[in-house]
Amino acid sequence: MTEAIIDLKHLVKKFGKQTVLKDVNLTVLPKQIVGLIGPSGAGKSTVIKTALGMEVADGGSATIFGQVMPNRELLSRIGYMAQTDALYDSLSGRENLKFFAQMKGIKNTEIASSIDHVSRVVDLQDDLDKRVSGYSGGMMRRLSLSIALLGSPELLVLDEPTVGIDPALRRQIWQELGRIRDEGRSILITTHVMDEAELTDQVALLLGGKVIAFDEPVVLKAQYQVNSIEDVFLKAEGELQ
Ligand SMILES: Nc1ncnc2c1ncn2[C@@H]1O[C@H](COP(=O)(O)OP(=O)(O)OP(=O)(O)O)[C@@H](O)[C@H]1O
Repeated sequence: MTEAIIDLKHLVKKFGKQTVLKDVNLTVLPKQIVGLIGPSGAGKSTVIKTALGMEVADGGSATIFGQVMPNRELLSRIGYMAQTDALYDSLSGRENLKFFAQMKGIKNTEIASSIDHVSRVVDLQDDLDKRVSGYSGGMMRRLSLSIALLGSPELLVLDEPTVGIDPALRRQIWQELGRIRDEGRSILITTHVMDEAELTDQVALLLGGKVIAFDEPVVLKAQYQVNSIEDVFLKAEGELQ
């Protein structure tokens, strides 16, 4: 059996009296893009944070590369992009990238070419020497995404990476994600854009604290007898109410 890169089993997470995750099962295999979709507040970010060990689970298990997170050594193998940007405002985009490249242990001789590559993916190469405090929200998202891509991590965990990004660039970013997958790396991505969910290898639909459907987009569409993942989402949501 192929060893899972991310393996969530019967995951439970509560905040006070609110049980956000009741029983979440999800696997990300090598060379897979897995999309996590669900209504706002369903707990997508919570799934990610619990998997990464940033939140402590109240039940079940979460492993990445077969180990319980957080694990400092494993962090260098993971590119994580959070929903809120953690950037240094007073530094330029290039200085931010350089700082994170050093943190990730990228060799000094490779830093400039790495920065060049990841900034091109998000079309930020002409704005790299501006201060981040002058960036738009979309530019900050793009910089955050480029930071996650630094060092070619084996696993990318991306929480809504394309919010505020225009369609042409979104397409370019998805081409890069496809290339990353084809190289044998894995991606877990949350999105509100249903067209993007169509581009994943597997879609997990999070509703009512559980992953209620998890399969290839084409299989889910057949199962729900609809033509788009958006309709799968709407139909599943309707059935649950
Ligand atoms: N640290 C926290 N303390 C208390 N409640 C929290 C915390 N983090 C998340 N929640 C609650 O858990 C629920 C799920 O939040 P989460 O951010 O995981 O949803 P989401 O599916 O990612 O939403 P969105 O699509 O809007 O980003 C929400 O009701 C939220 O208020």
